[in-house]
This record gives sequence, structure tokens and C-alpha cells, in this order.
Amino acid sequence: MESWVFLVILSVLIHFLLNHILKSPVLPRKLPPGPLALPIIGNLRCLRKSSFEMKPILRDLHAKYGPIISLRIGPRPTIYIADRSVAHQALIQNGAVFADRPAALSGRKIVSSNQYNINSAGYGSTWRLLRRNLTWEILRAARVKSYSSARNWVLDILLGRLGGSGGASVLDRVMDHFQYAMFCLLVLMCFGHKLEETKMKEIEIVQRRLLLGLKGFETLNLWPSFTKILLKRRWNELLQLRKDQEGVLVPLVNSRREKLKAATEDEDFVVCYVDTLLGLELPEEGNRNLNMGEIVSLCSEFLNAGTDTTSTALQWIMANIVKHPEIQEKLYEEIKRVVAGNCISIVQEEHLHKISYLKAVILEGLRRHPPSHFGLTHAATEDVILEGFVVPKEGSVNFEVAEIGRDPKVWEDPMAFKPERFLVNDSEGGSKVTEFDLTGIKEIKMMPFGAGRRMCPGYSLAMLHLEFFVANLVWRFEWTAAQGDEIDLSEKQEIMTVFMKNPLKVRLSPRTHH
Ligand code: HEM
Repeated sequence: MESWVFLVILSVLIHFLLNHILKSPVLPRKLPPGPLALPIIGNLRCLRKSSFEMKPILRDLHAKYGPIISLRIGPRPTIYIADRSVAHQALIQNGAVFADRPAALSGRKIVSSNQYNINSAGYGSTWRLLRRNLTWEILRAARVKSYSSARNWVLDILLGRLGGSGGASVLDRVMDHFQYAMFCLLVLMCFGHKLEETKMKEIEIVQRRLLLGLKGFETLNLWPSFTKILLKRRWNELLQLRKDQEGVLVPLVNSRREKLKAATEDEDFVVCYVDTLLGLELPEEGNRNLNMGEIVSLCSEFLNAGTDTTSTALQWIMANIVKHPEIQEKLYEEIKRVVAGNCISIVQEEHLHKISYLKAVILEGLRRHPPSHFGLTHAATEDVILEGFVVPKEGSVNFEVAEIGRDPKVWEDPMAFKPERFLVNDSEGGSKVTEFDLTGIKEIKMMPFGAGRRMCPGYSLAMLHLEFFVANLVWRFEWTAAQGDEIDLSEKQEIMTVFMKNPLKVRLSPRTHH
């Protein structure tokens, strides 16, 4: 073994041992049940596995120990919750206690500017300020409405890419177009610029390289003060990725700052996320403004949070629409009924809420195929008792979002795609969509956007994007499987998001009603 590898292993072991001795409480605490773990290393078979890869192991453990279990992955306990009422107890009934995030590992600190972004900030004043800025300044209804021309612009781009030639077309990777369209939309909402394709691609590449790169840097996190010296070259690579990202995003922020100075009289001016960040002051830090690094981290979070999540949801939904032609037909007929008499090429946003079946299809898509199977990791602000067990402050807590939405005790035939489960009869003999509460405040039946104080702030925007794009994609094209291709619903996880393992291939035939 090379001497430096031996040194790393030795130092990591010493580090964990010291951690273990120093941090072990004097009294034994009753953690949620789980398999025996080696004192320092933890549960060996879980080391280096993502939560997604651990799903079969977790299923066995839940069958043996119940809905709340603990594992030792490295030095700290990791708790998994697979039951909707335990999730409700934690996230809603004990919402404030379970609203923290674990301390970020060193690599993540670099890309989040020391946890100055919403998803990784601890539960406190900075998180509150950043989250309120996003929800009020960008995601409130009036502001979302102001982005409707951005949505139309992006729909145009997407339709052009899908059926530019006018005739029927076969597309091998329709997902690439969904991802690109969603990315354009978020870039415009973020920086206020309609950029050309080459520039969009440049941003997409630096963002993806950093996200993918972070995963490869996990070993650096084990003992940063030590690995920074020993694995200097790898740390420099991470720093370089971050520099590359700043090299692409900082000029966009600066050019927006310039535009902002001249924009006050422009009637068509639409506020973008960067505008709000440039004006933000941090009262707890002497009213200073955000620095450029923090602005870059927040923009990066904005782009990442809404791109892969929404485009993978769109792909899963369209895959099910192709797999079940009767669902597609019913949706098309309902859109036709709602827009009847209007000779339109685009289903407008004001039509969407009248198409009950559309909402049911989207909800079913998010239930059956939640883009993230574990949401983001939570932490407790203090040691807390849940279901008779201690959830320690230093532990991390994961909610098994996909298991909860596929619970056979709540959902009949849970693996089937049945939008009808979200419909009820209305007084006129038709059907309407149930008042389904995605926030889970009364009870949790599914939680694709999480629940409680850390619930996804972008959930209404994501629902609008999905409704708008699904309606228009079905309105403009008939979607069928590319010849001889079965729709395969196998899953794979990339970074945090669950994609189709075999991307959707389709034949698109333009509809003739226009
Ligand atoms: C279908 C699309 C989306 C899905 C499925 C989704 C899902 C989620 C989930 C599961 C979480 C973690 C919740 C938790 O910690 O319990 C989350 C957090 C978050 N999402 Fe989304 N999301 C989507 C779209 C968006 C969009 C469009 C935005 C913003 C433009 C956004 C911004 C965020 C942010 C900032 C957080 C961190 C919240 C916090 O820690 O306080 N998401 N999302």
C-alpha cells in the first residue's frame, strides 16, 4: 500500500476514534433500533453507498425493526423514517426542532459560501432572511405572473426543438430538451437575460461539473485539515471548479447590476432573482450586503433546485402518458373542452385550473415518481424524543419520500399510475380534482416537496411549470412510443435526483386541430 494511503487511513481512524470517545455521552441513549455497528467505522455495508443505493437494505431493516431506524454511517447516527405519521410528528408537530440541517462538509462549504444558501443554512436568522427573500420577492403569486412571458418564450423554444420540422418526428432523448427548456426558464428568472444557446450551455456545463465533481470529493471531507495537505491537488481541482463557475456567473450578475441602474423607467421591467439579492441586507451582520461569492451560491442553488427536479418529473409524467394512451386521450379531450371555441395554438395559463384531470395527472406523477426519494437531510436543533427513541442533535434524519408516497395502506395498488385517485365526483355528474393538500399540514399522504418549515418553497411554481408544459405538450403532439420501444420505468439516481434509467424515446405527431 502506498504510504500516503496508509497515512490517510490511519489518520481517519484516529480522527473517528477521538470523535467517538470525546463525543460519546456518559449515559447510553436509546437511539432508534438498527443493526450492530463497528464502533468507529459504523455499518460497513452502508459506507460509500448513496441513500438510493441503500434502498433494498433499508427495506429489510424496516421490516425487521419498524418504521424508524438508525444506522451508523461514519461516526454519527443517521436516522431513516419511512412512515407518514412519524414524518408528520417530526416535521409538522415538532416542526421547529426538526428544521435544522447537518453541518456542511468542507467541500460543500466551498460551493455554498459557508452555508449562505437556503437549502444548507442552519435553522436561524440567515436561513429565514434568504428564504423569505425567495418566497416573497420571487415566488409570490403576482411576481410569478410577471414571468408568464418568460414561460411562453421557453415553451416556444421547447416546441421548436420537439417538432421544428412540422411532420412526425422520433426523439431519442426527449429529456435533454426538457432539461434545456427548464434551465432557460430559470436562467431568465434568475439573471433577467434571454441568453443565446451557447451561453446557456456554458452555464449548464459549469453547474453540472461542479455538482458531479462534488460527489467525487467526498473523501476530502473526512478530515479536511489533513486531506487539504495530503490531497492538495484534488482540493485545488474543487477550488478550480468553483472558480470556473464564478467566471461564468459573475459577469451575468454584473451586467444585470448595470441594467438595473438604467431600468427604473422601463415599463416592461421584470424583477429577477439577482435584483433581489443585490438589494438584500443582513441585519445581524451590520446590514452588510451579500458578497459576490454568496450571490453566486444563491443563484446556483436557484438554478439547480428547479431544473433537474422539474424536468425529471416532466419526463416521468410524459412516460406514463405514452404508456397509457387512454390517459393521454382523456387529457387531450379535457383540454379541448376547456379551450373550446378558441382557436389557440397554446394552452394559456388561465385555462390550466379548469383542466381538473391535468392536476390529477401531475399529482399522480409526483406521488409515483418523486424526483427526490429522500428529500434533503434534516437535523434536530436539540436531542429530541420521537416514538420513544432519542434523535440526537448531532445525527442526521432522512425521510423516505418515495416509500411514503407508495404506502399500500394509504394508496391502493400504489405502483400503478392512476390519476383517477385524485378525482371525486362533482355535483353536475362530472369529476373534479380533490382538494389535495401537498403541504401535509393535517396529515401526510405523500411528500414530494418535503413538509414543514423546510418544505420546498418552490412547490407552487413547480406545479405551475408542470401543468403548463404537460398541457401544451399534449395539446400540440400525440405522444407514442418510438417504434417497438416499451416504456421502461426503471430508475437511476444522479446527484440527488431520480431519473429514468432508460430515457424516454418517443414518436411525436403534430395534432391537426390548429
Ligand atoms: C418538481 C420540482 C421540485 C421538487 C420535487 C422539489 C423538491 C424539494 C424537496 C423534497 C426539498 C427538501 C425539503 C425538505 O428539506 O424537507 C426541496 C427544497 C428546496 N427547494 Fe425544491 N423542489 C422542486 C422545485 C423547486 C423550485 C422550482 C425551486 C425554486 C425556484 C425550489 C427551491 C428549493 C429550495 C430553495 C429548497 C430548500 C428549502 C429550505 O431548506 O428551506 N425547488 N425541494
